Amino acid sequence: SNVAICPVEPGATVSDACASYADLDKLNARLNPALHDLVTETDFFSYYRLNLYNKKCPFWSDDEGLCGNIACAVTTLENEEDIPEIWRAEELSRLEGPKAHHPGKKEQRELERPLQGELGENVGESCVVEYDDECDERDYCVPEDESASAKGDYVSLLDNPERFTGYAGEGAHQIWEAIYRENCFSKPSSSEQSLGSVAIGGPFAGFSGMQGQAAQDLKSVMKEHGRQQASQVGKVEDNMEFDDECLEKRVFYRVISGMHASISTHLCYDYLNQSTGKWGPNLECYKQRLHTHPERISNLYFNYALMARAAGKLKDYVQDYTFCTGDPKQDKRTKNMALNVAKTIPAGPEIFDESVMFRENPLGETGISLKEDFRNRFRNVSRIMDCVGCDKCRLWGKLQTAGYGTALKILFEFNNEQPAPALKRIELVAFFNTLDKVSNAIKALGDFQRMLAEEKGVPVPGIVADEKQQDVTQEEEELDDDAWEKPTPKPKLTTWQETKHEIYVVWSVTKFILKSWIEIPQTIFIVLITELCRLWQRWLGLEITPRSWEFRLPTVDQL
Ligand SMILES: Cc1cc2nc3c(=O)[nH]c(=O)nc-3n(C[C@H](O)[C@H](O)[C@H](O)COP(=O)(O)OP(=O)(O)OC[C@H]3O[C@@H](n4cnc5c(N)ncnc54)[C@H](O)[C@@H]3O)c2cc1C
Repeated sequence: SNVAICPVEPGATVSDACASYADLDKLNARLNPALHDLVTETDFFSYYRLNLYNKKCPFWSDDEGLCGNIACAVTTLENEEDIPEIWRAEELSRLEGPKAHHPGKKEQRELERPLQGELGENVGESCVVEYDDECDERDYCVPEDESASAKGDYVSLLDNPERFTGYAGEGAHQIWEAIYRENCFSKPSSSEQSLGSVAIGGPFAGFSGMQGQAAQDLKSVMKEHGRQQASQVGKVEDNMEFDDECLEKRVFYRVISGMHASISTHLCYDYLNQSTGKWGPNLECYKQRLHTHPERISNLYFNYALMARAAGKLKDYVQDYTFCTGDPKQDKRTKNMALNVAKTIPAGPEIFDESVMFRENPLGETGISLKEDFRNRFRNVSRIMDCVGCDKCRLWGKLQTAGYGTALKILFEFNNEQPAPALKRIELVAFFNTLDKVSNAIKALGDFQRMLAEEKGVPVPGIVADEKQQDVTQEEEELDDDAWEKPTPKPKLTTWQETKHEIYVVWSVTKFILKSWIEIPQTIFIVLITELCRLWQRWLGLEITPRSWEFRLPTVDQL
């Protein structure tokens, strides 16, 4: 029954990465709380700047009527008028919280508070505003427009969590399709048909030659995709062979698919039932979008390995980075939190080995041109995000594309041969928030698997990251390089060791019993209050709060 609950084999190594699912779960149990603190408790990491409204969707022109309506609009349900306004897709997709316009260079220099308190009085603006924001040659991101008016707005990431928005249908599908199409790396081609009827314009015009070549490759990608679909039936992804495809193309596809899986996980986990107005995990959504597609889960873990490896490489960089120019106290706090994240991850290639990418491959493509191709495709994905017709989705879509772009920059440009390129604030914010998203998605998968096990009445499977999270002791949480331990086989115990262990168990049981006796009055009080509340709710005809207590025997581990 575990096979049915675990879509992937926990002990299997995530293909193209170096660690197993269980290893990554174990790492995530330590990393998730550190990341959570970093992205929720610092001004630096909780505001993002993006050009939300001024950017034109370069992919479909307005004249074709696509961006103006179907492709870019938030799709609404057919009976949307029956739904209270606050639960409608359009409302859910709207950005919330304060917004501040990016100040011009003059204001940045002259004003002590360049955003003039627009984000709130307590926000350390020197942690939020950045001066130079253009991308350099080595970037995987899209340089913003030169004009000051196009510099975008600062928005709060905490006020706009990534969750269900109702954005769906033809528009959303077209975007995903276009993004996956970027997976077509150059190869001679004859068929452009498969690129469909979408007109490529704007920045994509220069790509038409490439697209022509790419069309041929699309076929093989589709074939690959078909193979993956076929293998979903009863076969876990790690047994898949990726025979005729080069590693870089595969990595590109996996990054995109992993990002898609992460978005799907978040929207299923923080789902709105539009008829009751209740938010919460939607198990059916998980089953349909993730559980039955083990390769998507594998791609999510792959992204986690890739992002975590990049974060591990950032340790020295973060050590020397100034986060808040005008607030030394917050600067120090932010730095310590970022270091906590970087230090939790092994510094070497134990999880992901990027050095095997961008070498000359059997098809004769050189590492340099592949790298260039890779970078261009990433920039295009970032541009496609401008066509996403739901503000919140666009915010997180753009942020995560930039986050993966930054991870690739770190992986391939941070080496000992040349000085590390400077990372802009926006890149660091995108990077750590993206890592946080993937980390939360992995945690949520554990919860979903637990829910599934409960639904089926079977034991909770070992892959559940959350369970391991409870096992992390204070001592283990001390963050250092050695924190990463590969599972080792259990040594055989001598008679004396076994006796000692038995004594330890007896002692733990005795302590547990005594503690339980002492706690009895408090327990009875809590149970009584809870039950009285429930009774009261029942009497008033209100919705009854689920029980927060239960009778259960402890496991040896809990003693
Ligand atoms: C950039 C972006 C951000 C979004 N953010 C949000 C959000 O924050 N909240 C929200 O509620 N909705 C969001 N959406 C919409 C959401 O992703 C879905 O498009 C929508 O929920 C409809 O889902 P679907 O089941 O029709 O399939 P979709 O998720 O739209 O997928 C389309 C097709 O892609 C394939 N596919 C699906 N997942 C994968 C995968 N992991 N790897 C490979 N192939 C896959 C399948 O064949 C599927 O039919 C976003 C969409 C985009 C494009």
